[in-house]
Amino acid sequence: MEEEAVGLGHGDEILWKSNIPPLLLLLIPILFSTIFILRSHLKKKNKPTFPLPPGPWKLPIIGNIHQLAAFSAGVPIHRRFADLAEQYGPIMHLKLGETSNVIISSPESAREFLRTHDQNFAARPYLPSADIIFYGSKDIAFCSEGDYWRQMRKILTMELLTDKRVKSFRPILEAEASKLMNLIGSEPAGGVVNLSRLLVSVGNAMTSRTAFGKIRGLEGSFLPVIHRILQALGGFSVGDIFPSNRLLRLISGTERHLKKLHQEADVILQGIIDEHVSRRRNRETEHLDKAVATGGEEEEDLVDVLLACTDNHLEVKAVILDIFLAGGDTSPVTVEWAMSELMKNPEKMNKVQREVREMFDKRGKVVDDACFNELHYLKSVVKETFRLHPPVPLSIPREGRETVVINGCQIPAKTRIIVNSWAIGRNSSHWTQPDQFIPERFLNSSIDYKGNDFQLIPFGAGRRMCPGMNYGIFVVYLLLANLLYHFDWKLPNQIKPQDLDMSEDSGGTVPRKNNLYLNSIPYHAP
Ligand code: HEM
Repeated sequence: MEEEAVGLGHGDEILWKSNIPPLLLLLIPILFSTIFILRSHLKKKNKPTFPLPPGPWKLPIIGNIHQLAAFSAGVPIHRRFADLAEQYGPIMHLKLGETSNVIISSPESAREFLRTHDQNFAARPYLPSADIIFYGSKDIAFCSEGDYWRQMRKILTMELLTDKRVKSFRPILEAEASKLMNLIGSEPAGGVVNLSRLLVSVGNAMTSRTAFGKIRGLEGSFLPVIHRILQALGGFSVGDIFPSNRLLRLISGTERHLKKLHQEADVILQGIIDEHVSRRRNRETEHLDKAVATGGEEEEDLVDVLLACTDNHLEVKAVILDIFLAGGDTSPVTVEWAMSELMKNPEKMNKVQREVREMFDKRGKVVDDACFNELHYLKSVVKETFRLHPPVPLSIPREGRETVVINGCQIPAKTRIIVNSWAIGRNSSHWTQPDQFIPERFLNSSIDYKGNDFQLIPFGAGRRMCPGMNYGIFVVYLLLANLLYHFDWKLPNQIKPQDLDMSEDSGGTVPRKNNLYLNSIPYHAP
């Protein structure tokens, strides 16, 4: 066979002169394509096909929505998922609108998804509602996995929420905790306080001060918007389960509502950034002199730190929204549940108060955070509260990048993965008397909530695990230790402990359905 290049044509084109007949030349690609198609067909035939995970029967278009809606009137969605998982298993498939979802309800399956296949499931699905609120998913919690997420998460973990930074916020957090104790202490002895409301407001004050520093007046403007955004993002909105159908979002009014909320938040956040930028400029001018005089560092808030990391104001605003939405009420809600369980179980209340009081009575009658680590029973109370009442019972959904087979089931690419940490915490194969509040179960156990023990994962696990854990947990200990040290608590109106209502609300973060009202009797006046 003889072939020769005969020269260069137009541009870089090379013309070949060949002795092979033209018909044969045409047949070669056809032959190759046929072999390729046959081979892939045979491969598919030989490859075992795996079913989707089991799940309830589905209706066209809406899938399983009717099973959730019809039976769940008044039942929080994590409980409804847990009921269905009893029937269909810990890896359960649900079609919600046009989205395919897998609900994880056991420690073993959580380990498979969040550890063995963590990389594959590290992405977040596209949620139109989060996209509108977070400047095109420019935040950390809802942006998909990739360079942007890696870079922003690094800023959060290496700059914003390090142990050192959390320590630097301690005076602010302690001051807010003291203010709360003084407020409760100013009630006449035995006065009834709405502890739920007070906890939410101290949580917001703590987040505002660590994020924005000394900017005042946000309680009246920003926090109500945050509250409305939380309500709009919690649960499964029509827009998010039919993400490709914009018409539905328009007709249902959800898009207009979310855009309005986004604009309200944006105006306030931009104002805060402008103020920080101008303060920074002034500080830089002043600093030249000050630095020489003091050689000291100035107190920075989270917006300062973010502005030093990026000039992109959209990114700063999206991350600040994350901090408020993901971190604002999770700690207060944990304390609210811990106090509720302790009120329901007076002997546990006595035990934990004894421990806390013995410790701080010796330490000048002040709650000193340096000893939190030595309060073993308090730590067990917090773990037991996370087990029974994880504040975020359904994790933020993840999305599979590639199709994988887990436990003999096929999990197609793009499936949304939702981990039900509430069901996992009450799994009867791992916990004895799973519905009872028994902090003692943690006293001689190494099980922790840090993402390695899959039977207790209130902060998630794997690459998308909560980066705010250190901050969140510090706030929980600080508030709980103060409440337990400074006051004795009684249920009002002669409610008996066993009759205390423990109904849960619904939403992304799940607090009590009804506020917790308690009588406070000072033990050691704050
Ligand atoms: C008791 C307190 C808290 C609890 C129980 C909690 C729980 C969670 C959970 C369950 C997730 C989802 C993890 C996953 O997808 O596997 C999460 C994510 C997240 N949390 Fe928290 N959180 C708390 C406090 C905080 C605080 C204080 C902040 C910030 C100051 C924060 C910021 C975030 C962010 C940014 C994400 C998204 C991480 C990512 O997608 O890479 N959280 N949190």
